Amino acid sequence: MTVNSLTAQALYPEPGVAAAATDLCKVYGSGDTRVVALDRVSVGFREGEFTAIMGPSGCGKSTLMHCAAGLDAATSGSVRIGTTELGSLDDRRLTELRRDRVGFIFQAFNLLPTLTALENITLPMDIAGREPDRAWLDRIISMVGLADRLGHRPAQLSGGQQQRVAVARALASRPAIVFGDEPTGNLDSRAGAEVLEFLRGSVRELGQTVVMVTHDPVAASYADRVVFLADGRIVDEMLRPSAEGVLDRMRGFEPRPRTP
Ligand SMILES: Nc1ncnc2c1ncn2[C@@H]1O[C@H](COP(=O)(O)OP(=O)(O)OP(=O)(O)O)[C@@H](O)[C@H]1O
Repeated sequence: MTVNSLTAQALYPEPGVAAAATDLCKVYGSGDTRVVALDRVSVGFREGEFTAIMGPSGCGKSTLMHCAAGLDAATSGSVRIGTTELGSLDDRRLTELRRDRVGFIFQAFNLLPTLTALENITLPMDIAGREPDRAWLDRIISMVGLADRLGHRPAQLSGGQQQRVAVARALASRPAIVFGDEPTGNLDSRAGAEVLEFLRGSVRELGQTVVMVTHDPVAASYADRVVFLADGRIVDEMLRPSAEGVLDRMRGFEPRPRTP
């Protein structure tokens, strides 16, 4: 699929698209300090697909993810999650949508140290006053491979195990889409591979939709598709990526000064 058909898909959303951004612009500051972080970005994320977002430092990856996840407001353009247009929501409804329909995984695992692994996994649902779906939770826990560690606190787990707990927490409420901001950035390659296997398994076996920002071509190679950003624009995409192919494409990005 080309960048153009991706754009068309975002403009004319079809069923089966978990989230889409259309003509998204994000401008920070004004005058001399004005930065166009996103410049008319249109992109769709299909249900049951694992997408990696890559590009040089400062190209707008985190900004795109934060706007697409409803964590930050765009300057113009629109974002929808499922059939819900985020711009139509007041703050309370936006908070509810993020809580109920979006999962987040951050570079720092952000687990609560006083809670066990299981309590951390179910915490968002406990706060929301929702009963976890036991069968779903059991599937996630068996996939995450931590059944014998559920009573452990984060300090008693390795970094990779902690991040797997954080991924299980993101998946537990059966969100429409899971966003990861460099989820393996703090892990060595072996622990990172375990987390990526689990993420990919959640897509293959559970039909989860995952979007991940990463700098690492090996991490990107676990995705079904890589979207490349440069200077706030989508410049390319790659399906069924290999680490070597992604690395080659990344080498093609020459650092250029940003024009306001
Ligand atoms: N709060 C902000 N205020 C002003 N400029 C910002 C702000 N946040 C980001 N920017 C600028 O917007 C541009 C895009 O930033 P963003 O963090 O989205 O890039 P990135 O691709 O995620 O970078 P990295 O890979 O280094 O994390 C950069 O030029 C950055 O300096």
